[in-house]
Amino acid sequence: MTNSPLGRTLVIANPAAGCGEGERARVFAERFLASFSSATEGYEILSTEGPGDARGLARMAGEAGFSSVIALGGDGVIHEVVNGLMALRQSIRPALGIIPMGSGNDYARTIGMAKNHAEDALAQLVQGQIVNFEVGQVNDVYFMQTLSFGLDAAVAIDTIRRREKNTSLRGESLYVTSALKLFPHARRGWPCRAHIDGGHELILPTIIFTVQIGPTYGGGFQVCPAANPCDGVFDLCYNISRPALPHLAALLGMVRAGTHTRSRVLRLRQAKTIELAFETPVPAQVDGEELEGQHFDIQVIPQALRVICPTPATRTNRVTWDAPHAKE
Ligand SMILES: Nc1ncnc2c1ncn2[C@@H]1O[C@H](COP(=O)(O)OP(=O)(O)OP(=O)(O)O)[C@@H](O)[C@H]1O
Repeated sequence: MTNSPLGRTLVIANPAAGCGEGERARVFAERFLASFSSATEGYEILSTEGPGDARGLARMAGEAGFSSVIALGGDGVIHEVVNGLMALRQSIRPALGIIPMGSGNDYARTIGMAKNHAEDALAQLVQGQIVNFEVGQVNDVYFMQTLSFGLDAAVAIDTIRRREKNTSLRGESLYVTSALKLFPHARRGWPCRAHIDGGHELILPTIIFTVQIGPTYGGGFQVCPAANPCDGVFDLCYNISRPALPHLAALLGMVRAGTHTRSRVLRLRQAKTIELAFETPVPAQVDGEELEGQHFDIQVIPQALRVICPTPATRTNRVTWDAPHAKE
């Protein structure tokens, strides 16, 4: 355990994540860190009490000199922690670790972390390596995994609302039933004017417009299968024509497996900056959280965040990125 990259560590735990599994994971993390004193150079564990807390705690961790912050919970709490860390200047920004305990866990897939298994995730962290990952910015919000507009965002928002109503559906089945419900509303799309990397204006009949740092969204849908979080560019997937509804339904199934990439309806490309101006307010999600607006300025911030990742030997799934870019 002596090579642990954690240093002085603050764990920010969402006890409500994963339908309450977050609290069990917090208790386990407390026992684990108490038993393995060489894993950290001192630690604290704080629980969130509601939305927004994790952001403030992460910011406070940088100001208090912590070397790493571990977000324990789903992509929502990781998103909040990333926004707190990005509010700090880079010289005092702690490294980010995650103990993924959500229902989607897309950032865990990007990194190769164990999902909903605190013991395995902690073992990966203490043997981990630090890698510089990019962060996205849309208007004044930072994101670490996904930003999307249109049908897929409407589906993500619908799944959040249905989960808040205590539906027993989780993960993929929740996503698919929301998608089927919302398909008919997507017929017209959300037309927009787009400038990508400062290029000429595109008029798009947007049904989906996705900006990815890692490959997946929606709990494993491989919308940009090759997206690499270390390459300094976003991966985009957007429609350039309007498919008939049956074709749209088929595309959704193909996105699940990442086999949509040759569709003539879609365009996949990379970019560093994007400006989108929609004719009307558009459903939008950022890391699974709802985002409001009609005009969006989006940019990638390369190597913004030091992320504690599993080593190749301990990764839970294949990843799209290569060797570490930096280690401290
Ligand atoms: N103590 C708390 N009680 C209730 N909600 C909380 C609490 N702390 C944070 N939250 C909010 O819960 C939301 C969801 O949290 P999180 O993403 O961690 O779990 P999840 O929803 O189970 O996972 P996923 O995002 O992968 O679906 C976040 O938006 C967060 O602001």
